[in-house]
Amino acid sequence: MTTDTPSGHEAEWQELDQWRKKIDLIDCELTALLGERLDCAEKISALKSVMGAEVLQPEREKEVLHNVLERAGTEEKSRTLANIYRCILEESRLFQHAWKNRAGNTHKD
Ligand SMILES: C=C(O[C@@H]1C=C(C(=O)O)C=C[C@H]1O)C(=O)O
Repeated sequence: MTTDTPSGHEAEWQELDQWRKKIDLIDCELTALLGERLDCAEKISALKSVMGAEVLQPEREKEVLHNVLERAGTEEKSRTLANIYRCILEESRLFQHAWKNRAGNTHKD
C-alpha cells in the first residue's frame, strides 16, 4: 500500500488497487487500438487527397456514433461514450488535416 493513502479500509484499498490494475491493462489495449484507428484514418486521408474528397464526412461520423451508441448498454454510458467519441472524431479529423498538410508540403518540393 502506498503511503499517501488514508489508513483503514485496507480491504477496500486492495480491491481498488485491483480495479486500477484492470484499468491500466484496458488503457494499454485502448492505446494500441486508438493508434491503429489513427493509422486507418491516415490511409483514408491519403485516399481522400487522391479523390479530392473533404476530410469531414458528416454522414460517416453519424454512422460511427450510431454504431457506438448501439452497443453502449445504458443511457449513462451512452451519454459518456457520445462525448468520448465526439473527441475521438474531432481528433481524427485534425490528424487527417495534419497529414494532408504534411503531404501537400512534401509534394510541392
Ligand atoms: C476517417 C474518416 O474521416 C473523418 C473521421 C472519421 C472517423 O474518425 O471515423 C469519420 C468521418 C470523417 O469525418 C472517414 O471518412 O471515414
